[in-house]
Amino acid sequence: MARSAIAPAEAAAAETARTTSLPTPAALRAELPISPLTAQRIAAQRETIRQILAGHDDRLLVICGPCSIHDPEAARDYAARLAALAAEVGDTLYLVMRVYVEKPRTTVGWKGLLHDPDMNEQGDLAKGLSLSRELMRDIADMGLPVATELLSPAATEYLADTLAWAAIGARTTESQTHRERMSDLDLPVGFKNATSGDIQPACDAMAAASAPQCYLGQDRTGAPAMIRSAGNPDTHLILRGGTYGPNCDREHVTDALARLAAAGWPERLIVDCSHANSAKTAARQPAVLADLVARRCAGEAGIAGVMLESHLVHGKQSIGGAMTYGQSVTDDCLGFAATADALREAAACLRAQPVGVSVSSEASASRPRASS
Ligand SMILES: O=C[C@H](O)[C@H](O)COP(=O)(O)O
Ligand SMILES: C=C(OP(=O)(O)O)C(=O)O
Repeated sequence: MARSAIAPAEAAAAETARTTSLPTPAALRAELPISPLTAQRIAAQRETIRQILAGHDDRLLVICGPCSIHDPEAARDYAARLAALAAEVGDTLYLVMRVYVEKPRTTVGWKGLLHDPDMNEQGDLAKGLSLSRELMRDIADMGLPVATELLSPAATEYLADTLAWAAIGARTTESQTHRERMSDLDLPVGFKNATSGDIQPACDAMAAASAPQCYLGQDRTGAPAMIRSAGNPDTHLILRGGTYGPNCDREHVTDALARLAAAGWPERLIVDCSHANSAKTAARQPAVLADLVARRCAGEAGIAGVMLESHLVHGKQSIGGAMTYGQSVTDDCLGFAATADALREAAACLRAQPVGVSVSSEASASRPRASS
């Protein structure tokens, strides 16, 4: 039967089966509010990251945590350990936790806690949005800065007030809708180079997201709205390697910094030690990190930050059956003990370097505290 011949009742039933209403961002924010103290801390964390990216705070930004969150309890456990480590290495490293609740897929696959929290391929966005916001809020309450990849533009409003930093991933960096959405955020946003390794789409994204935009979006009630954004001045580049291999070596970093300078951007960037910079093999990440830190100590001042994929337990596992607590269900992750060793070594290397730019008082006031 032609689609136009479907009876109205059948069409209505089909539409009901196709769509499930969700709480609005405003409703979820009201149900899971951010306390005034945490909101103040998040504002300070964003400012610290801006200072690091501008080179006014000489700590190394470290965005580190699971490739994806699938078990909020394991994520809280990881956060408690990372917060303790942050206090230990906070003189040289500024630790931010990856709380990645959405996963971009090359084709298909599990799309993350926010989409399918029960990992049964049924999807439950109401539960996923609520669990995701609650987890981010709880980690922010611990004083640990929260980072995520903002994958679904419609999800941003549910989560953005919990975040200290956000990424746009390699698969969406060229997307106009993502660039528009980022232009309306008051937080630092990193754009990754394309999966091919091409950095131009990310440089273009920085320019687009830093410009004021007028775009089709939703207001906090979820209603369609024309949004006029101010433009986000805190965009930056992330090198994650690509199809033809890593781009974390001196030549690629120097070339990327020169391209940033030519476009009028500060010569500062973040390097992802994972993904194509470690051939998706977690055990390689400490060597990539050690090399970057040694080079920074030797004068490569453009390396403002690094990213690591790390979980409680080394490796990765398939979804289903008896699952290992604290192990990734997406990319291979470094275990926590090896992560802590690698970060302690990085901190020691940076401590040994002659004192450079001093930490601003505003930034030092916002250093993460383990449990206050
Ligand atoms: O970071 C995680 C993955 O690399 C990314 O989500 C792509 O995963 P996929 O190629 O397995 O779909
Ligand atoms: C998907 C990710 O990275 P990329 O966009 O670089 O593949 C990620 O960091 O989880």
